[in-house]
Amino acid sequence: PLVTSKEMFQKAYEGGYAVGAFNVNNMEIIQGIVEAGKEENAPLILQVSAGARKYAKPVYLRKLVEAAIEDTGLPIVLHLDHGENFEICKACVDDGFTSVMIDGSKHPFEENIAITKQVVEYAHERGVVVEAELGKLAGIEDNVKVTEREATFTDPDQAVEFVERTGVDSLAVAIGTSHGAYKFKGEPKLDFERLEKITKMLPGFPLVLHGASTVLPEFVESCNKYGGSIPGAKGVPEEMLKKAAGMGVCKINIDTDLRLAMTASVRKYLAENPSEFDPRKYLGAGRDAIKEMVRHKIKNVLGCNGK
Ligand SMILES: O=C(COP(=O)(O)O)N(O)CCCOP(=O)(O)O
Ligand SMILES: [Zn+2]
Repeated sequence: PLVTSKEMFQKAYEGGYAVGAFNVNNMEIIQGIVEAGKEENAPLILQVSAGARKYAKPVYLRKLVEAAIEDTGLPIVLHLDHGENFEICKACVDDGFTSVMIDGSKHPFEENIAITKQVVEYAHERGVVVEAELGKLAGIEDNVKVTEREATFTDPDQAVEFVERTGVDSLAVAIGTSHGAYKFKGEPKLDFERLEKITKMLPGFPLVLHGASTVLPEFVESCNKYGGSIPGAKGVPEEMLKKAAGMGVCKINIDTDLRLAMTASVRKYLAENPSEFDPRKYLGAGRDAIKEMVRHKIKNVLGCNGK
């Protein structure tokens, strides 16, 4: 069935594990993720960004997720990722989403609170949960001065006030991650002291980690071996993610690792089968790669298998 993440996060917090939030853009990606969830008997959050809605059209994604639920009977959260404004959050709530993110992190503190409250009000009235963001994910320019990075990371005191004043159900925190495949120029580093402070000041409150892909080297190498060019890609080591999962992070966002797995597999298939031109063959290979990647994440990073 379609469920909210409320109980999922409570169980994850108590169990010291995290639930995977996987971005979906087409049928094969959804099928790969859901097959993995079925095999590992794991809770799943399928998340749709604004870009995904533009690419696939909302109705296709909604129907594909409904099909996944009908096909597997799994409890699945359908979540809006990075909702820019009240309107898109409202549209998704009205569209049957069970969770929405309002990302007001680019606004000043008070404006972020105001827009988040507006979404919380609308969503809670309809039994939908809300994720917000406080603090900005590190930009790609890693050599930003420490003070600037400090200024963009989530302030623990502000986090307490933010949660109290908005009634939001979970909070995406900025502790050094960033979206995409180029997260660090130097050594990967997350601000665990800051995370610990936030968790201590908000005991039991679910935190969310964006930009949490590992950018596994073997997939970058495979992409590059078969015609890709993704130099210097670096992500968050899986050990750090496991540590964060034990420190109040209940939702870990993964998109780039799925993209790399699918791309490496499709490139490899096409390179090794030059005479093949049936999309079911190379998209099928991509789907299998998505499934294996999600199984790997569930068992070796999130720890939500069998939960
Ligand atoms: O946190 C993440 C993914 O982090 P990752 O890049 O480390 O996988 N996300 O919210 C995914 C953002 C995807 O947006 P778009 O569809 O516009 O490209
Ligand atoms: Zn994100």
